[in-house]
Amino acid sequence: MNIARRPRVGHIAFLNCMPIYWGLARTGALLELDLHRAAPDELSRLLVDGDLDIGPITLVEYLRHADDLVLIPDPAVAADGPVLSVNLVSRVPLVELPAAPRVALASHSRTGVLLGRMLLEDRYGRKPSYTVTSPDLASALEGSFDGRGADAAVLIGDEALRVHHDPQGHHVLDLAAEWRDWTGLPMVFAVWAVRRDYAEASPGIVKDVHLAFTESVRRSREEIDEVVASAARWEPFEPAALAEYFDRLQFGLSERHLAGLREFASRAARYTGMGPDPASRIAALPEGGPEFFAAGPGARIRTPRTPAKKGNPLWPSS
Ligand SMILES: C=C(O[C@@H]1C=C(C(=O)O)C=C[C@H]1O)C(=O)O
Repeated sequence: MNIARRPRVGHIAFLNCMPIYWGLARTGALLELDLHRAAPDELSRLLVDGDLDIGPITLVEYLRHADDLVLIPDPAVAADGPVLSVNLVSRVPLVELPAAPRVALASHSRTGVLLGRMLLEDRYGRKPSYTVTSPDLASALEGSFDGRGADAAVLIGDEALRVHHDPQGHHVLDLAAEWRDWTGLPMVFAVWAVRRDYAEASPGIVKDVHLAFTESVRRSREEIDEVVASAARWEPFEPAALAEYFDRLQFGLSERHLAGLREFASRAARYTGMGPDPASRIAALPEGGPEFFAAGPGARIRTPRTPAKKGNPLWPSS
């Protein structure tokens, strides 16, 4: 009897990942994977606990567990400027926020919410109090803080994109744009990681999965009008809005993205209280980190692909 099992691979249940997975169905690679679709916090936990082998992990959780993981250079979820879907949403403009605002943090976010904290505390000199809430606008702004409500909320994913397009009188600050203004660098929200033990036991499978994703993103780039049409059929966004969104998102790690990732990591090391464990800290990345998957002698995937010169620089060139 054949006891081989398919690699267990995560899939973030957000629109931003659609171009990453679209091509897997086109090429047939989808049938080779045991795909698990969930919110990013759940997928990060499954990978860290060893219940997934490969997949997306929010940057903060990767940094916390870098000892057990190695990265593949694409895909990734990043933006060099506005991302449209990681937002600080407030009742009044940022400059009018009180010195000690009440800020609600979406429960399924780890990286966007830490970015929001960094900006509020270190860039804008606020001393917020925080609470973790359900990741929708109404729960975050109205239902939080024992029903008193929040001054502002950090939202991510489809809900944040929805608020970007329909703010209903709220003020919306794009946190990836803020990060770029502040540091001059792109923001990396999620990376694709492999459990170190799995990479050592099954390097050939990891190589295949990496190639399948690279090919998938390439196909999506070629067939972007179809990706947009398919998403627009089921999602509450106009095709033009989706096309703009997929154009802003970046799906690979260039040297510039790694510089952004390292800058975020060094700033993040000063913070505690990420995720469910209030005492948790982010260790500094080791010198030369992050560490990339090595498929074996002579096949090290160490150097990230340089982004394509023409067109959208975020789609990895092949
Ligand atoms: C750009 C985004 O990045 C996401 C942000 C995450 C976080 O804040 O922890 C996790 C996964 C990413 O997909 C988004 O969700 O809009």
